[in-house]
Amino acid sequence: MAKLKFGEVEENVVTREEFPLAKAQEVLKGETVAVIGYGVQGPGQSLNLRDNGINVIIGQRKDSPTWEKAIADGWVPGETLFEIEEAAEKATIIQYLLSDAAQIKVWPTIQKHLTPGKALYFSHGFGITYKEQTGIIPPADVDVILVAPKGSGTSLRRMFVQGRGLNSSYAIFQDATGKAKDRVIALGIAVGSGYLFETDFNREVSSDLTGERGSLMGAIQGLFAAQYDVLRAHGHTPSEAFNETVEELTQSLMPLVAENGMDWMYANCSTTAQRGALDWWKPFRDAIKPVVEKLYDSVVTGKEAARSIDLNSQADYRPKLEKELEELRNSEMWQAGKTVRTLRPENN
Ligand SMILES: NC(=O)C1=CN([C@@H]2O[C@H](COP(=O)(O)OP(=O)(O)OC[C@H]3O[C@@H](n4cnc5c(N)ncnc54)[C@H](O)[C@@H]3O)[C@@H](O)[C@H]2O)C=CC1
Ligand SMILES: CC(=O)[C@](C)(O)C(=O)O
Ligand SMILES: [Mg+2]
Ligand SMILES: [Mg+2]
Repeated sequence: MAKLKFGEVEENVVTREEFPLAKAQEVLKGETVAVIGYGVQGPGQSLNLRDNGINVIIGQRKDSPTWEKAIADGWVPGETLFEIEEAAEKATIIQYLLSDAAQIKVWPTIQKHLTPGKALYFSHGFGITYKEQTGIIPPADVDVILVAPKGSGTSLRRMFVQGRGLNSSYAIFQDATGKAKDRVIALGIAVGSGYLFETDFNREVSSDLTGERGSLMGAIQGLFAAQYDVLRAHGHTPSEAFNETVEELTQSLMPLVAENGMDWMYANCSTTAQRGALDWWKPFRDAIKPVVEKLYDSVVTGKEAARSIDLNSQADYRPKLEKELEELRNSEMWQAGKTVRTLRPENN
């Protein structure tokens, strides 16, 4: 385990250099890994495991569109693709990658097959942390572990195919066999993580729910919408408002931030822009911080979990989510974005 300094704070990280794939294959040699669910993380993790030479099977509902997707990806019914219960029975390691709400419904089926010595793997601290709401309480004689890729399962797969790796956090909730640490790190490497950083289930879920509601997904759309609306209200055209709010950020400036940090991006802009950005980032921080505090409170008190469980366990949650996504897609800002994307030379 490498100790690395993040600012002044020292943390444990596991890299592929110190825990190479060959070691992961050795640890997982006798195991049957069942990936339960074939939504977003399921395909990413299972295809990477398969390409990395791990013995992996899929458990998925037969009457679902993703059963067909699994077949299209080369999983074979009766050989590597099974109904959820059959896969859970065959598994020595159960990777529970149903949606967090669906995990509650299917739990009795999984629980039945958690015989001593097996491992139960999550990619989110949700089910275990909010156990009063989820009822997910594993027996004491199984390992309970977590690898949470810090990004979409789609990116996990794409980056793996490109020879890159998405970073993931890992945690151990229960080590019943004495093998939990080897198992979790081996799985983390084998699902395609670039490196692994240590956490626990509680901290994983509270940071994750904050991040996705905040700067990663919720706050970013809120910031875009606020600025786009102000520019439009003052007579700017949709193309101008979209370019100055979104397109320039994703195409030109964020790649620079990703490459070498915010100061590097600033340094590659005009002194005029630097002056303004340095003056304005703090007022934005101060305005937004109370909202982030409110969000964090809503996460740690379990309100966000309750809302996800309530709304995402309704029979018609998919069409309802689709309707909300459609509203976003049909907003003027994202319709402008659609046209702007067609103008990128690489899309012609
Ligand atoms: N989407 C992502 O990229 C990320 C997800 N995670 C976590 O990974 C886990 C899996 O998430 P996703 O891949 O997004 O899941 P998802 O929402 O795509 O659903 C996965 C599967 O659940 C199945 N399913 C839904 N309701 C069901 C039911 N009642 N009975 C049986 N199967 C049902 C669906 O058929 C689908 O194959 C969650 O814990 C999530 O928080 C973590 C990091 C990123
Ligand atoms: C992609 C990811 O890590 C998220 C945003 O937390 C999620 O999909 O839950
Ligand atoms: Mg996340
Ligand atoms: Mg998340």
